[in-house]
Amino acid sequence: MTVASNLGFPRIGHRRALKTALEAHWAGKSGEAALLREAAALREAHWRHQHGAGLAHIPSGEFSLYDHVLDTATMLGAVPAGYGWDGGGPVSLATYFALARGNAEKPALEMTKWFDTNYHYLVPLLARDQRFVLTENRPLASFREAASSGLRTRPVLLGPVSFLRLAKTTDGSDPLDLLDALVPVYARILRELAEAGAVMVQIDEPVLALDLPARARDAFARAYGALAKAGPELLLASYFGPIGDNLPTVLGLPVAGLHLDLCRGSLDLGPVLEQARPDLALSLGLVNGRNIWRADLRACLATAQRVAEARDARLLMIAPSCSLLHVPLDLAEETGLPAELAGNLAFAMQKLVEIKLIARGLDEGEAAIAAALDESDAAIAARAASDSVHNKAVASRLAEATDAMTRRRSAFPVRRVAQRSALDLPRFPTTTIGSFPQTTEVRRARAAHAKGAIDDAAYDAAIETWTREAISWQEAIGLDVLVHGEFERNDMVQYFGERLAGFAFTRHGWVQSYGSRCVAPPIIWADVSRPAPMTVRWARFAQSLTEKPVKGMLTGPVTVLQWSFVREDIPRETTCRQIALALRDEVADLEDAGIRVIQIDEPALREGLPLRAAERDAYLAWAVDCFRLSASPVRDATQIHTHMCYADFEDILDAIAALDADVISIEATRSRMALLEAFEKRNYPNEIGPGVWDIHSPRVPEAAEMAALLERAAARLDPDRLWVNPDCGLKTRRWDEVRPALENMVAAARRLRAATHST
Ligand SMILES: Nc1nc2c(c(=O)[nH]1)N[C@@H](CNc1ccc(C(=O)N[C@@H](CCC(=O)N[C@@H](CCC(=O)N[C@@H](CCC(=O)O)C(=O)O)C(=O)O)C(=O)O)cc1)CN2
Ligand code: MET
Ligand SMILES: [Zn+2]
Repeated sequence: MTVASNLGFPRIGHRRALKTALEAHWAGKSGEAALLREAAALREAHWRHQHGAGLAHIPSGEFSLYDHVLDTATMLGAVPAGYGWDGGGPVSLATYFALARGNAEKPALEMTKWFDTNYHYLVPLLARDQRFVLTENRPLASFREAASSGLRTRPVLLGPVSFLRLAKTTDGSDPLDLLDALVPVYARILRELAEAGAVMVQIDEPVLALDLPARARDAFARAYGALAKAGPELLLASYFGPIGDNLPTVLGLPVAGLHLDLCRGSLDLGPVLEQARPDLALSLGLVNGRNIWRADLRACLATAQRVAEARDARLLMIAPSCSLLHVPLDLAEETGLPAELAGNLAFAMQKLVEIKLIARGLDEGEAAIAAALDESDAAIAARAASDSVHNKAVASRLAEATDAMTRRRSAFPVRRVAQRSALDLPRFPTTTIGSFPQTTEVRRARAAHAKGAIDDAAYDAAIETWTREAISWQEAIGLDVLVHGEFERNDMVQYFGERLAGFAFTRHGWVQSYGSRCVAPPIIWADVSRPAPMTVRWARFAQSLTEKPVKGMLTGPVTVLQWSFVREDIPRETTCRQIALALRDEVADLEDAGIRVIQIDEPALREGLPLRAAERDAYLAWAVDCFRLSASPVRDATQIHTHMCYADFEDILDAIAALDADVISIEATRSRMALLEAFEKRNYPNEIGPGVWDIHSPRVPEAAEMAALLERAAARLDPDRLWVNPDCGLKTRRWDEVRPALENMVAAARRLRAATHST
């Protein structure tokens, strides 16, 4: 029988139960036992759902209290000194959370994007002579836990090559040097799983979707040569893109099975059918784990049938393309979606049903699932023909967009002169990135407003109060370019999604971003346009309170695209251009409303970069073009800012320069300004605000620290082009951190002004 299977289930739980449990624990309101009980209850519920959906291979061990890469690191004893681990037994929960979130003595491990998703993992930090020990066989514990509930599961492990490729070493040496030390620990994990009765173990190696050096390919051969002997059958899973040129390596490995992402990596199927050993089991990732559209069941079944004809049909599995971590839990929770859209969607729970249907169709023939196939056909046909999806006005506006619309009126040096006289800023101007703390009070008001418990007038009055307080406080401490604080926004993308035509939004469509932090990505389902101004009301209000410039605050087109669920019937580029044109109108309206500085955030520009180098230039070309399309309608004297964070930017510096923003603020604190070397080398032409406060940590930096960072920056870059700001927005911080930190930041800027004088 064809195996209906899953690679990973969302962890956050119904209505973000895990978030609630974690945050209660961190706040000291519940102990470890309560947290662990809640986590176990979630796992059990998730296994039961999957069992109930008829899946034969149910994953275990992929659940995590914070992040699965951190789980792997702590399981392997890859715990740097100073976090309270004795080097022997299991890693305590306190140590685990200290690694994830930092504590009084130590900063958190670095956090970065999981491939091209909006999920963030903690980067394992390894010593050059790192020793690995099995602190606790986590997948085994999970496998047994499921077994005690009467459920047989398929354990999941992050593979050794991916683990090392995603890690960093303290001295910059290649983590792959540690492979031989690591493999024996993996072998033991697998042996113990086999002894406990695990038949097949899923071992994830998503780095196979990347360009790999020969050294990494050799590492696969070495590692899997040893691991294949450990006991259980190995299902090697790759996802997020084609395995492509890594296929010869993969097909030479002595593994029992191979999972293919047939949504993003469908190109692999032909070569695999031609070249794979006949006894290699194949897991067909047909149901998209990265998007929320319902599967085209007929097309999925046809692909499965094609494989079944070419291969031993007993060795086939039907699966999602990747773990379902990246989609919301349950469409049934959503009652407010447009009816014609809801029929086209599938969240994690619905995807399980699709997987089972495809497997059944393969085993029992089309007739057995005829009704489901008809329903799928009808939904797809209805969408293709829908008048709500296609908007002629949007199409013609896009067709008429010219190259000239992507250019400012004058070059930067000319604009700079105009902006200096218009804005009258001191040297080392100070500013913040946009948001101020989203306090419980702010969120409660929004929740009450959404429920109808308070009316528009009461909600607006509350936002006005917070904005007024924020403006007068910023004036009082002496910031130069102010922000309104973003109190009216739930999330920087969701907020715009809720105001643009072509978007739908969910009530409970949460997806984990990191730890307990979640996002509810809007769904772009139709052509995008802007029915009315989106931010002008609050920008105008804030500007009316002060003589100082208040920044208009927008999320850029690429970031809106990247952090939404996107259409698959038109290219991403086209959707991005539609968003860009809508934002262009917003930029023009802000300028008309008297806003002199407009920030267009693009923190996800780097995240959208294709995983394979060969596709990057094409992406960057349209991404830059879209930003410029949004940013360019304004006069020379109107200053355009952009902001980026959460990524390494070295490899896209040319594109960053090509944005031609007048000012860029960028995360730089953790790297101690190292990033600026790259800006210096490339002679980055415009103004820069390298962050001087790591806002991911509750620590309040001293003025002297920030001044020292600024001096480092001033040594690299023209001091006349430097701005002073935090690394990112302050929505996740508390006011009792923000107040002293920003006062210190202003003091740091003043010190630098006093110490240097204009040349
Ligand atoms: N989309 C997106 N991606 C991003 C970022 C980002 O800002 N946005 N930043 C980077 C890091 N990722 C982050 C992701 C999420 C959050 C974050 O703070 N998320 C919030 C939710 C944000 C939100 O939409 N909040 C809503 C809903 C708030 C809420 O939970 N309301 C309660 C009720 C509140 C109460 O009564 O107290 C409910 O509905 O149950 C609002 O403010 O309105 C959270 O998990 O806590 C921060 C950083 C990279 N990716
Ligand atoms: N303007 C946004 C903020 O301050 C930028 C955040 S980038 C993740 O929250
Ligand atoms: Zn940011």
